[in-house]
Amino acid sequence: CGDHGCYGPIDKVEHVRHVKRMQPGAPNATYGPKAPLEWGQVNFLHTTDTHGWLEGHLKEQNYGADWGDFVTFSRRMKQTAGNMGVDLLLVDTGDLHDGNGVSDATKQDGTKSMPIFDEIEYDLLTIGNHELYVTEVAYQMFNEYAKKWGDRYVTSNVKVLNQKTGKFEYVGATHRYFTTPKGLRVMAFGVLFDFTGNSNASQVIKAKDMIKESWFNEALASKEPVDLFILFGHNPVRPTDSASTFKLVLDAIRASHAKTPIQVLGGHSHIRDFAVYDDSAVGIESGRYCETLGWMSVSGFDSSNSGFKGVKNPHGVPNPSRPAKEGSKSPFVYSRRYLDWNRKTFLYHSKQTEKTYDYHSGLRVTGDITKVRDELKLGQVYGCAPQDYCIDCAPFTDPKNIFPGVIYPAVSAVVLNETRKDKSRIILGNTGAIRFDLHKGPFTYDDNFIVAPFRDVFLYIADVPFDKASAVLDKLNKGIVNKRFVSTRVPSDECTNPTLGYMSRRDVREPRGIVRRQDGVVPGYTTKDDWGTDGDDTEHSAIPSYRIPGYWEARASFPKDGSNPDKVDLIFFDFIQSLVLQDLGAGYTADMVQCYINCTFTSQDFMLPYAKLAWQENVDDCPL
Ligand SMILES: Nc1ccn([C@@H]2O[C@H](COP(=O)(O)O)[C@@H](O)[C@H]2O)c(=O)n1
Ligand SMILES: [Zn+2]
Ligand SMILES: [Zn+2]
Repeated sequence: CGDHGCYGPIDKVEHVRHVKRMQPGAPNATYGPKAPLEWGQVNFLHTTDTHGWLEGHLKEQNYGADWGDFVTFSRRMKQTAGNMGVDLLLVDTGDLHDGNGVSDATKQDGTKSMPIFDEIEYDLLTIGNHELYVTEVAYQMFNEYAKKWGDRYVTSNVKVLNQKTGKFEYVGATHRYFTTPKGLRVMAFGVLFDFTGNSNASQVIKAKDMIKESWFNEALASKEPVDLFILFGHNPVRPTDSASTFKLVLDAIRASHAKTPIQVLGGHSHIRDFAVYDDSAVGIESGRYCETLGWMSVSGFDSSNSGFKGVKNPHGVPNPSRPAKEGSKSPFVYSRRYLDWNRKTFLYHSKQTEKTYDYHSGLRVTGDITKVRDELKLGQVYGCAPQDYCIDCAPFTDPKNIFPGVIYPAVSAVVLNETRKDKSRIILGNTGAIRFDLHKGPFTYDDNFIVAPFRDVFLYIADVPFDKASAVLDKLNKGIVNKRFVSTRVPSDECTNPTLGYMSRRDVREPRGIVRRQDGVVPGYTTKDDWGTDGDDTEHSAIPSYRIPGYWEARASFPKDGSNPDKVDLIFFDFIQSLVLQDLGAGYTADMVQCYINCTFTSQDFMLPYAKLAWQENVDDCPL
């Protein structure tokens, strides 16, 4: 099998065409930011869970900026901060690949995307769980990425095996103590949630153990003054999210620093969120997939509580004015905003026009992305999808939902071992393996990775009694699953609304049906966080969102008369092997498991053949 799976090399694709990037600012684009940003003494731009979406969203104008546009924006904003006499810190909280062809279409994830990602002058970065699933990727982070960033790469609780010494070593720095250009003395910790799905090339130290480490306690007891703690990490900011360990670490900091401000920046749960912990500790989470750029600003520093030497209230712009909590006695005031990732947003907040905006550095990065896309042939069209299919905007059984609409027919048709084609089969998968909606129109090589980015091998157990095999899905979806894969797609209980059903994490705390509609408002994020509903920089109407289960099942080659077979081949991703064996129960062991088609046929390999099989109508003239 080649880079493009087991269905023939790319030059056998009959309908090859590049999808053109949609131009931002098209006539229907009446939406845009609602007001200038509030600039404080220290300000933050925050990215998280970018998952390789450096090209931006080619099919969604509202998130259409690419990484080059962001390079320009980040540089312009740093200059603005400098001109105003305040600080701006750029922070990333991990999950850099698994989600897009730019990061995943190379033999090893990230080979082409990481150099593009590096073009931002980040002040602080940290590791995500997606950097630790695959051993080679973990080594890449340790040997190359962390080295490039030096002490800005902070991994307070993650170690990787140093192949030269045979010892586990921190990937980056355990913590970073630094002074900002305007004199703020900052202590930063970068904490990954208690992730357990890592390969054996890494070790994730649980937060409860990390806070007992001597380096951590020495950092907190240090005689060096600290004006601001930054607690950042691939870790949800919502304290009620069972995956989040921030509160534990925050409490440990508070034990010795009762009043010092703590700025939290998080990720992993793919939502926009803002959490208030106490009078001078707040946290922002900035979504996923280059849809959101997070903004925070903080003021309240003076000579009595800091070394800040900049401008107290930057002129000509609004300043933050909101205490973390009503009635707070803390001097610190804040603002938070979730920016939509498009050029209109970037132009507006940098006070530029289409003609004046671009920097050479940004244009060069845009050029690099185009080159990578061309080299990887990401624009090649394999089919013409007849309609939109989404992960959770329609009920799980609706034909508009991607599972019944695409995934079941695709795996039923394509995931087939010719030598066992007469056997009935049940195919099981985790819904978290399907990462994004599929849009009507050209289905490209890139879309293959956007929908199914993982290299999870299709395994099987032969001839499982139907009664046993058919009971597994229900067991996977019952109770225990939520604990096995904390914070994947299962919303927490607080998101349950008895009349409206469950919310997904896209708009996790906004009940469906409550839509703030205005003229010119387009569907998108309608975020509700600890401060209410005014955090979105661009107003949107809500997108419906339904609860989906943790696992799905497709069936193929069942008896035509509608009866059930005595036995089936039970097929599943290697990612869920241990759970499937557990749910099959006694008598089922790992030595009964084999590769189904072959040991390189993975979840990256079924969508392209399906597009070639099912979506050839209008393929030569497929409208975007
Ligand atoms: N090989 C893999 C790895 C991960 N997944 C799915 O991704 C989820 C985690 O993604 P985040 O961006 O939220 O960190 C994980 O829970 C799985 O659902 C997978 O399917 N295969
Ligand atoms: Zn993620
Ligand atoms: Zn993650």
